[in-house]
Order: sequence, then structure tokens, then C-alpha cells
Amino acid sequence: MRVLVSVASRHGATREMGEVVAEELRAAGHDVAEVEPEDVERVDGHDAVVLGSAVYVGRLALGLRDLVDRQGGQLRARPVWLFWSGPIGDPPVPTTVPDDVTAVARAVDARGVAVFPGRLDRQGLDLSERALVALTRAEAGDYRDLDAVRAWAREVCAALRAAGAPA
Ligand SMILES: Cc1cc2nc3c(=O)[nH]c(=O)nc-3n(C[C@H](O)[C@H](O)[C@H](O)COP(=O)(O)O)c2cc1C
Repeated sequence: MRVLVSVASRHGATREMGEVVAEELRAAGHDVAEVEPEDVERVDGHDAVVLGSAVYVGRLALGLRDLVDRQGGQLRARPVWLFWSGPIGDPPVPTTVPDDVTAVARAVDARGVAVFPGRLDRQGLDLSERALVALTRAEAGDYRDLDAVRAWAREVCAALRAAGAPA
């Protein structure tokens, strides 16, 4: 199957999760295109799609939301999975699901939605981001569990297989 993996990531943590997902899909025999949301012109050349985004101040990244606005109909017409990264700390907070996630999942009729703890590296932030982060009690660090991302990607592969899709 031709699978599009499109991930919005300002600071790279979520992009690396997308790379793990792409690796697993390739290992399962799929033909995977990794394309930034801003660069996705059409999705009708793909049989299935995995969307990913970090959450910033309670919202999914603009690039991902724009992609869904532009291509909602095409996305709904094929199987789509969505993951987001955001919660920071041990245990990870916040524990709430941003409204955007619910809205995007509904807009694309997502087959599955997953949240993974993220990474917060203060050094990589610009001044306005530092100010925003300072307003929260977020403890900087890398809380990602790439094995959990890999396991989820395998679930996506299994769902594609169960749907009878040729790899
Ligand atoms: C300015 C800013 C605001 C953030 N706001 C949230 C938030 O509201 N909710 C959340 O769960 N994570 C929030 N985060 C955490 C990031 O989404 C998380 O660390 C993510 O893994 C970063 O991904 P990236 O490296 O792909 O940008 C915020 C991070 C930054 C820098």
C-alpha cells in the first residue's frame, strides 16, 4: 500500500516519532512517503495516511490543521490514523485531550488516535515559546517512549493487513 506519513513538528520530537512510524510501515512492506503537512498537495495518490502533530498551547500545529481543512474530503475517503505528542513530565501532564484533536479526528474519520508523551528542550525554544512554557509548570525533558510509538505503528500495520490491503 502507498502510505502517507505527514507530521507537524516545530522542534523535531514529533518528527522523530513519525520516522519510527514510517520505519515500521516500511518493514511491513508498505511504500511510505514522508511529507511535511505544508507540502502535501493531494492525498489521493495514497491508500492510507498517518497524521501526527505536536500540541502547542492546547492546539495542534497550524500546518496539520490546514492540511485537514484543505484535504478533509480526500482524507475521509481513506483510512487515516492520528497521533499527537504533548504531555510532559512523570506522570505526563496535561491529561486532557485538546479540542483540536477531537475535531481533527472527527473531520478525517480517524481509525485510531494515539497520544504520546513529548519532549521539551528549553534551549531550542524562541523567546515567545519560553515565555509560554514559563507560564506552565512543565518540567523540561525527553519523555518520549519510542517503543510505544513503534507498538502503535504495528497496530496500524495490523489494521491495514486485516483490511485485506496488499502491502
Ligand atoms: C510553546 C509550547 C507550548 C506547549 N503547549 C503544550 C500544551 O498545551 N499541551 C501539551 O500537551 N504539550 C504542550 N507543549 C509540549 C510539546 O507539544 C511537546 O513537548 C512536543 O513533544 C514537542 O514536539 P516538537 O519537538 O515536535 O515540537 C508545548 C511546547 C511548547 C514549546
